Amino acid sequence: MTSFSLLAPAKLNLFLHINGRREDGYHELETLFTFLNYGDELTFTLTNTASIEVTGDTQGIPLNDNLIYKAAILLQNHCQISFGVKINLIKILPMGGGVGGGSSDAASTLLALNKLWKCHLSLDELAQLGIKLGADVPVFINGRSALAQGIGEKLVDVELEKKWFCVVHPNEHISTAKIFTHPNLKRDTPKLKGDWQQQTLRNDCESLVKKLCPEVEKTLQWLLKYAPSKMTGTGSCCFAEFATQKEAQLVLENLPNTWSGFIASSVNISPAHTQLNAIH
Ligand SMILES: C[C@](O)(CO)[C@H](O)COP(=O)(O)OP(=O)(O)OC[C@H]1O[C@@H](n2ccc(N)nc2=O)[C@H](O)[C@@H]1O
Ligand SMILES: Nc1ncnc2c1ncn2[C@@H]1O[C@H](COP(=O)(O)OP(=O)(O)OP(=O)(O)O)[C@@H](O)[C@H]1O
Repeated sequence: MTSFSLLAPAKLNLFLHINGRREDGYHELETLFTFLNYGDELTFTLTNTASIEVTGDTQGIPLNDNLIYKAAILLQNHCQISFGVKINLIKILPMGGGVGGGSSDAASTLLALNKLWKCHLSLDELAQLGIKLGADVPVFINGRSALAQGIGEKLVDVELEKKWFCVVHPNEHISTAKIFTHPNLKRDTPKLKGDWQQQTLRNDCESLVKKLCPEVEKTLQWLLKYAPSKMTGTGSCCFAEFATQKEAQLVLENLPNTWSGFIASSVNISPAHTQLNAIH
């Protein structure tokens, strides 16, 4: 196979506790990741020269900053590959929305090129490369819904019940770095003891982001009319969970037109992995 497409799925942080700040500035977290059957679409085509070309919806992301390009260069150098690739991006996920679009693009690129270039790296090796690009990349490489610790890279796979989510983007871009460097961020939640399913779980970034970005507060309040609402990651997207597609769809149909949103079901295995395993 010299050309194929992969989804770069969205993630949701079903809860996000911040336990402390490390000397390097990164934060110790406990978070529950689920994947959605919804995301960006990337098409990879093998080329015989060593060049790496990224086309499609790349507006606003300079090539050297594009996590797709960075992932490809990282793997090419690591494995000393003399082939190249053309990568086309169809961007579906909101940027700076907390659904991990950039990290997922990077992870799908590493997974795809590992196959296309026949690098034969294990998922652990790919995750070790991936973390150089972002704390969220390893969970997308691992490809299983997971409880994460450390900076988000120590993963324990979990099986979650399938749910439908209505995800609302309040059309605000929130910088993850801005939230994590803010003096008022809550950073002192004790580590979970015992079964996480029996405990009160929340997103520790939520109260700060609501103050900094009133649209997020409004979104959470609006969703609350239908079901308990939460923010994902450092925002700005907020979500509510439903048992059926129909219930989620009804909420989306009532969405105020100043915001955008989508519905999607959760999956325990990342769609990128399911697609990759079907390619021979
Ligand atoms: C908030 C989450 O989305 C939760 O899943 C992630 O922890 C963020 O993951 P990410 O966007 O891949 O993060 P990176 O690109 O590595 O870092 C973005 C910014 O967030 C800070 N950051 C990130 C992860 C973490 N555990 N502690 C942090 O303080 C970094 O210092 C950096 O300033
Ligand atoms: N391929 C890419 N797709 C999206 N963003 C990218 C990409 N490459 C680099 N970036 C940069 O990364 C920033 C964060 O993007 P992303 O969409 O991953 O945010 P996010 O969903 O809030 O992530 P997270 O939840 O992991 O913090 C963007 O503002 C953009 O400058």
